[in-house]
Amino acid sequence: MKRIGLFFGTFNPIHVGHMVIANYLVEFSDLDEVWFVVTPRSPFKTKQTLLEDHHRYQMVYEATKDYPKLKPSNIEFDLPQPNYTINTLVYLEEKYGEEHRFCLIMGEDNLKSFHKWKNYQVILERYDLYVYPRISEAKVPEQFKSHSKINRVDAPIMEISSTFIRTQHKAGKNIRPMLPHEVWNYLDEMNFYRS
Ligand SMILES: Nc1ncnc2c1ncn2[C@@H]1O[C@H](COP(=O)(O)OP(=O)(O)OP(=O)(O)O)[C@@H](O)[C@H]1O
Ligand SMILES: O=C(O)c1ccc[n+]([C@@H]2O[C@H](COP(=O)([O-])O)[C@@H](O)[C@H]2O)c1
Repeated sequence: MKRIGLFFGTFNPIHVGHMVIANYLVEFSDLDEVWFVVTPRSPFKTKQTLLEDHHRYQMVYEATKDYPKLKPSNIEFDLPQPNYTINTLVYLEEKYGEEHRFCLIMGEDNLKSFHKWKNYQVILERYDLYVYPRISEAKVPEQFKSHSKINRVDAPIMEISSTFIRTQHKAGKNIRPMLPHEVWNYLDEMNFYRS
C-alpha cells in the first residue's frame, strides 16, 4: 500500500515554493508520492479570477513530469463546487482506498483557519496532516498545537505566492526563477496573466 500526501491548491500557477515542499516531503518523510490536487474553486477564494482548470492542471503536469514521485491530479474537476476537501477525500477513498493510504499536506497558515473547514473534525479523525512552516501572523489554535494526527515537518520556507507572480508578471517584472522552466514556457507561450 502506498502512502500518498495530498497537496491541495488552485495552482494559478504552480511555483517553485509548491515544488520545494512537495519534493521535500517525498524525500524526507514516509510519503511515497505527493499528488497535487488542482482545485477548480477553493471554498475561501470564491472571488479569485482563475485560469481555466485544464490550463492550471497542464502547468502542474509540466512541472512534475520529470519527478516520478510527484503527480498531478484532476480528481476535483467533476466534483461539486466549491470543492470541500472532505468530499474529495470520500471520493478518493472509494476510488483508491484499497491501494493507497492518504494524508494531507498543509502550510501552517492553513492550519490556522482549519477549524473553519467543512467537517474538519472528521478529516482529523481519519487522516494524518503533515504541516510545514509558513511565515504568517495568525496563531495556531490551541486544539491543533499538540494533536496526535498533526505532524510537523521541517521543510524550507520559501515565501512566494501565485498572486505575487501574476501581479509582477503583468507589471513586466522578470518572475522566471520563481517558476519551473516548463511552466514559464507554457505560461509565456499562452500569454497568461498579461492583462
Ligand atoms: N511559497 C509557498 N510555500 C509553501 N506553501 C505554499 C506557498 N505558496 C502557497 N502555498 C500553499 O500551497 C497550497 C496551494 O497553493 P495555492 O495555489 O492555493 O496558493 P498560492 O500560491 O498562495 O496562490 P494565490 O496567491 O493565488 O492565493 C496552499 O495551501 C498554500 O497555502
Ligand atoms: O474543505 C474546506 O472547507 C476547505 C476550505 C479551504 C480550503 N480548502 C482546500 O485547501 C486548499 C488550499 O486553500 P487556499 O484557499 O489556501 O488556496 C484549497 O485548494 C482547498 O482544496 C478546503
